[in-house]
Amino acid sequence: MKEKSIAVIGAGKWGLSLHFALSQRQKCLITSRTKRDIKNFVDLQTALDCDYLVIAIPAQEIRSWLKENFVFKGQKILVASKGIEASSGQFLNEIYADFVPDENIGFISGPSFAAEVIKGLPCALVINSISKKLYVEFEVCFPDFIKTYYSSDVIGAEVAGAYKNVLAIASGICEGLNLGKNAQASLIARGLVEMQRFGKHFGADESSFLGLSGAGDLFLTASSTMSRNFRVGLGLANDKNLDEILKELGEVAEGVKTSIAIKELSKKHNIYTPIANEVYHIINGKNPKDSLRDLLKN
Ligand SMILES: NC(=O)C1=CN([C@@H]2O[C@H](COP(=O)(O)OP(=O)(O)OC[C@H]3O[C@@H](n4cnc5c(N)ncnc54)[C@H](O)[C@@H]3O)[C@@H](O)[C@H]2O)C=CC1
Ligand SMILES: O=C(CO)COP(=O)(O)O
Repeated sequence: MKEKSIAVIGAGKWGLSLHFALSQRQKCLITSRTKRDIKNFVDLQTALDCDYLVIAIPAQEIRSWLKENFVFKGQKILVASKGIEASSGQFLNEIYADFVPDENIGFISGPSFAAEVIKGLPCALVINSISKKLYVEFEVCFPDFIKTYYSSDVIGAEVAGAYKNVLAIASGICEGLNLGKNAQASLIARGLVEMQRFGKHFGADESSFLGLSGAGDLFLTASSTMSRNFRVGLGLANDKNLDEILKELGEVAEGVKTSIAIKELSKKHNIYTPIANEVYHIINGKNPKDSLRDLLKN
């Protein structure tokens, strides 16, 4: 029987870390837009011919990447991105649905800073898919230092993974303004309730928000300067201009664009999302101190 082949698409921080992790148990290929000096680096076509693909490119780029590059040949896919498309308000599973059957796709969620995964430090992740079979097939590809769980709640994982990035920006702002630990804990706790309410509207299982995908990833990202989104918040609180912050960061901070998507979706569906809305307004020039006043008042 032919040995199964696996490739990571995207060699940013997360793609490189997943490539490291997945290379522990089997040969794992990797590809990216520009040629890189990485072991088992291949061209895109060779990667696309693999049986299993792990796609780690920014959420806002996925639709155009799929249109330009992807041909479905029966591959099983794990999506590693966390975000909601700003231009359409579509969740990533809705975008992928035009290219890949639902039973061939899963979404990775949970607390997982790339910088720790690439050192082989232990972590626990969730693979979310309507197909338990897909989970079982990917589970064996992960190394011993990563514990994987299965969930069928794709939308819950997607909302949690995307929303926590916006809340991490809020938490970074809170830290940057020196509002104290009480304020930060209140913000994170109310943020968790807010993202659960948002997710429930779109059919998510409320319990997903209390596990690794929700509370786990939110607590991680909203409490550490290791998070790019948190650092965006710190910059905003220090009156830095967004373009300057993102240029300095040099990596994707998905919460910036996802805040646009959440604002539009919550308006359209009449969902109460006060913290995400204030993040959107601060990104668009509102004084964070005015946002604080409005959050305390309303
Ligand atoms: N870094 C982390 O700790 C984690 C990141 N993620 C998610 O993974 C996704 C990727 O994040 P990172 O790798 O950390 O970002 P990054 O900024 O380090 O790298 C992004 C990569 O995507 C590539 N890329 C950008 N536009 C592209 C396009 N149009 N076509 C092909 N490739 C393109 C870039 O060349 C770059 O290699 C994000 O959605 C992020 O939220 C999820 C969990 C952990
Ligand atoms: O999703 C992450 C950890 O689980 C990474 O968060 P940042 O993109 O904010 O660095």
